Amino acid sequence: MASLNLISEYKSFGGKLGFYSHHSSTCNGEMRFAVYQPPQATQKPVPILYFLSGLTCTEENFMAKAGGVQRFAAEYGLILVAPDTSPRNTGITGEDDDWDFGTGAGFYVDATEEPWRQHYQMYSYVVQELPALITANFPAQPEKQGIFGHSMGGHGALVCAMRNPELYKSVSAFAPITAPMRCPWGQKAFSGYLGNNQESWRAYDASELVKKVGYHSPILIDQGIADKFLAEQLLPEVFEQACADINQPLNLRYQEGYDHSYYFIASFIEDHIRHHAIALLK
Ligand SMILES: N[C@@H](CCC(=O)N[C@@H](CS)C(=O)NCC(=O)O)C(=O)O
Repeated sequence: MASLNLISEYKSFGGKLGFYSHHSSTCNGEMRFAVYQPPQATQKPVPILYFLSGLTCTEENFMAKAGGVQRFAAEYGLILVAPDTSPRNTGITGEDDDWDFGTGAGFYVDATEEPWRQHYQMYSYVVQELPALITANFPAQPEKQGIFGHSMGGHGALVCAMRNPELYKSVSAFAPITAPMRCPWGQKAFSGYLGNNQESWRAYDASELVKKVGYHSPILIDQGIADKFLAEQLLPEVFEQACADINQPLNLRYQEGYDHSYYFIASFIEDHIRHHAIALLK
């Protein structure tokens, strides 16, 4: 397995926050991620909680802007892992042209279309390569993983968890894109990465997936009512209906006055960490 390159490291709430780069065989180039190791990890292996960020983000946004999330990871004894949102500097023509496609917008899918498929394999990266790296390099309990995310990353978390219920004991999301096949962001990304055959899109659409496979545990979602992307892009009501159709337990909380920003995430991060800790520390 390729070695990790430590870019920077900070002590935080008694634990350690590190930023890393490595050669990814899945994405065929350099990838970056951040890892917070709680103080407990110096004594014993601990559970792992993955956070997938939204459009335009890097591996840093969550660690810097989620309201001191390290405090709660330290309290419960969880490793936090935040990958970047796409490959970068791949040399693909046009990769930096749009903020909602290409760089910073990998959508957590395995691209099948040229020219993206050589590098944009974010689904396999998040589900397979990254967890293998974390287990090999950090005091982690690989059988205890949870996953959550924001917006595009909320979509990614729901999809990764529902497609791999044995790998993820818990899932939650902030303002997720819940029905990407029906919204402009999702349609643009899926046609670019997956092509025009919409049958191949279903495996990456939370509202389609949940009807097919469900999930073994209650799903927690927080959604701000003042989020400017709510009505056109996020469509939580579609996911809510799909969950209701199959009796999937869903705790969808509409939060009055909150927008799409990290100030919203920071306001409810403690509840999400607790949601995962309950499942992971059993
Ligand atoms: N660039 C977009 C907004 C992109 C956006 O809101 N990104 C969210 C995720 S979907 C985010 O977390 N941005 C980074 C940040 O706030 O730190 C716009 O102009 O409307």
